[in-house]
Amino acid sequence: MVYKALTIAGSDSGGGAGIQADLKTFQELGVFGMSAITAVTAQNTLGVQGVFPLSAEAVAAQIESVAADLGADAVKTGMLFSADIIRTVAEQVKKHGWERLVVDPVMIAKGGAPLLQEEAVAALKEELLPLALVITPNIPEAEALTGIVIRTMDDRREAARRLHRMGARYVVVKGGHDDDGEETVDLLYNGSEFSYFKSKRIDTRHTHGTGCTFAAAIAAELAKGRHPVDAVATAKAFVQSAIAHPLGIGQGHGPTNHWAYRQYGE
Ligand SMILES: Nc1ncnc2c1ncn2[C@@H]1O[C@H](COP(=O)(O)OP(=O)(O)O)[C@@H](O)[C@H]1O
Ligand SMILES: Cc1ncc(COP(=O)(O)OP(=O)(O)O)c(N)n1
Repeated sequence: MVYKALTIAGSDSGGGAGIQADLKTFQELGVFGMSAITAVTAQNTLGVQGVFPLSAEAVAAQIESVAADLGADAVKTGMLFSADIIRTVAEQVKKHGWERLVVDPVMIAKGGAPLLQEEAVAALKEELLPLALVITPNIPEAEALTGIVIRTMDDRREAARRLHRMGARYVVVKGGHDDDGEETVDLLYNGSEFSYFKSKRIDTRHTHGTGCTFAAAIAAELAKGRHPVDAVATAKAFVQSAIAHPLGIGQGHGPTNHWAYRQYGE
């Protein structure tokens, strides 16, 4: 059995985030990866030097090509850039009946470059989020989507409840941006209870693409038919290993090591 996952996201020329991170992650987890590119970014470990969006028509055509022939066992979205692209992606997800959808609501790159137009946030909330099986905001993204200022774990839980009310069935509010303490804690809410995925916080600046990698690993595991909670557990272990065994390339925020989980395990 060949499991297939489709990523709908932006290209990162530096290879650490976006489509490139997603495809590497799919491959490492034994899933055949396919892509629909939403935007080309000129990007490296120092930052984003340019953003060149594709038309919504070009995005739809790529998705149609994949759906018409290969099909997808799970779909992941990343950088979607505009409201037009978001609406198109939502239409395509509904048209093809894709249930195992992971929405990583990418908004701003670590260096501060905007990867989603401000006016597209409403479309993300109204059109795409209700279709998501799993949504994976980091803390600033959860704040932008809910309007809650997140300082404590209680704030995070409240943001997760609101995101669940907006329609996402499993909400992961990631903890990478909460640099208090020795651990990073990703919180998962399924509409009735919370679970916590904890790991040792690694003191490093080489975390470029961690969010993409994490969400792609969830999508890969869902493609294999895993339960969302088990998919999140594997994704957390995968990203932890990728951060713990850095490649040491680039002059800025370096990429994570996508083959670490296979080579060294957790
Ligand atoms: N320094 C770190 N040590 C260990 N895990 C981390 C670290 N930074 C981020 N992570 C993990 O990487 C994933 C992405 O986290 P986060 O940084 O919150 O998202 P994003 O990359 O979207 O900003 C989460 O699973 C988080 O727990
Ligand atoms: C093309 C592209 N897509 C997404 C991101 C953001 O990736 P993320 O995993 O959140 O990592 P950082 O940018 O925060 O390092 C991106 N940079 N480029």
